[in-house]
Parts: sequence; structure tokens; C-alpha cells
Amino acid sequence: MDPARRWGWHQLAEREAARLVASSPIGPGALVLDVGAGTGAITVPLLAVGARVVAVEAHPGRARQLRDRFGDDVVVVRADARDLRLPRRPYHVVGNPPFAVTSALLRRLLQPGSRMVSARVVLQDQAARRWASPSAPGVHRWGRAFDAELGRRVPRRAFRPPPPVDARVLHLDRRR
Ligand SMILES: C[S@@+](CC[C@H](N)C(=O)[O-])C[C@H]1O[C@@H](n2cnc3c(N)ncnc32)[C@H](O)[C@@H]1O
Repeated sequence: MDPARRWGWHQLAEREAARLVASSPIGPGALVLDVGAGTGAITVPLLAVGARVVAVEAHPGRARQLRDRFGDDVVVVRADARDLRLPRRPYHVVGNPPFAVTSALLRRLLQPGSRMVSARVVLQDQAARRWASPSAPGVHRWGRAFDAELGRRVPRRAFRPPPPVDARVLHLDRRR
């Protein structure tokens, strides 16, 4: 398999990354996990709104680039998003992880005891529709605590290289 496919490398355009962050309820000082941070396309607008960013990236070279690029402004964690240790205090998630990782990641974020407040995650369109539907995986466990809604469609041309399928943002918000 070519390395880009193996790592699910589809970099988000600056404008789409800014829109993704603007769709979230994050404000100054909020703790945010940028999952599958790549080289920082989403990290930049997160810092611009004053978030405290933890950039999670499994690829060793990209984790290094993130440290070089952001220095002390960002905590870079080289880890697999599927078995990430989650914060014990309230946190948000904004990310464009590889499509192959999203189901395992969402199950983890929605597990009982999670302190997640909100998530804006780019998914394969079909997967986003499934997670926002009444038959979403595990909804009988998390459905009382979180609302799941479909967000904006992200056109293939917003990624470099473009993915083979359409993408869409899934919104998850803890109920008040
Ligand atoms: C679709 S790219 C997104 C990069 C960046 N966030 C952006 O939007 O431009 C997905 C990123 O997730 C990383 N990645 C792949 N598998 C991962 C995993 N299991 N855990 C965490 N990151 C992973 C890849 O190396 C890649 O940088």
C-alpha cells in the first residue's frame, strides 16, 4: 500500500480547517484534542481562537514537524488515536483523522465516564450519516448524554490529495 493511503494522509485546506473550528463551541482556554493533527492544518485555527491544543499524531515524522512548528504552544502526543488516554477534565475534539480510525475513536470518545464536551470530526459521508442516525453504534449507551448531528459537507477538492469518497463533519455535543 502506498504510504499516503496507509496513513490516511489527506491534508485539509486552510479555509475548511477554519470553518471546522468555527463550527465548534470552543473559546479561549478550552482544552482541545486535534486528533490526527498531521502537520497542523487544524492546529493553527485552534490556536487562533485561544484553545489549549493537544495534537495527537501517530506518524513519527509528522509528530516531529508539529513539535518543530509549534514549540511550546502545543502539546504533541505521538499516539494511536484508537487507544488514546483521554483527559480527566472537560475537553473538546476537533479533527480530521483517517477514515479507518474514526469508528474506534468515536466509540472511545463516547464511552461512559468520558469528559468530552463537544466534537467536530471529519468523517466519510456515509459514516457521518450512520453516527447521526437513531441506529448509531452504541447510541443506547451514549444517546442520553450527547446529541449527534450532521454538519457541513466537505468537498473532495478541500483535501490534498483528494479522498476517494465524500466527507462530512459530524457534530457531537454534550446535553446540558
Ligand atoms: C487526514 S490526515 C489529517 C491531517 C490534518 N489534521 C489535516 O486536516 O490536514 C490524518 C492524519 O492522521 C494521522 N494518523 C494516521 N493513523 C493515525 C492513528 N491511528 N492515530 C493518530 N493519527 C493517525 C496521519 O499520519 C495523518 O497525519
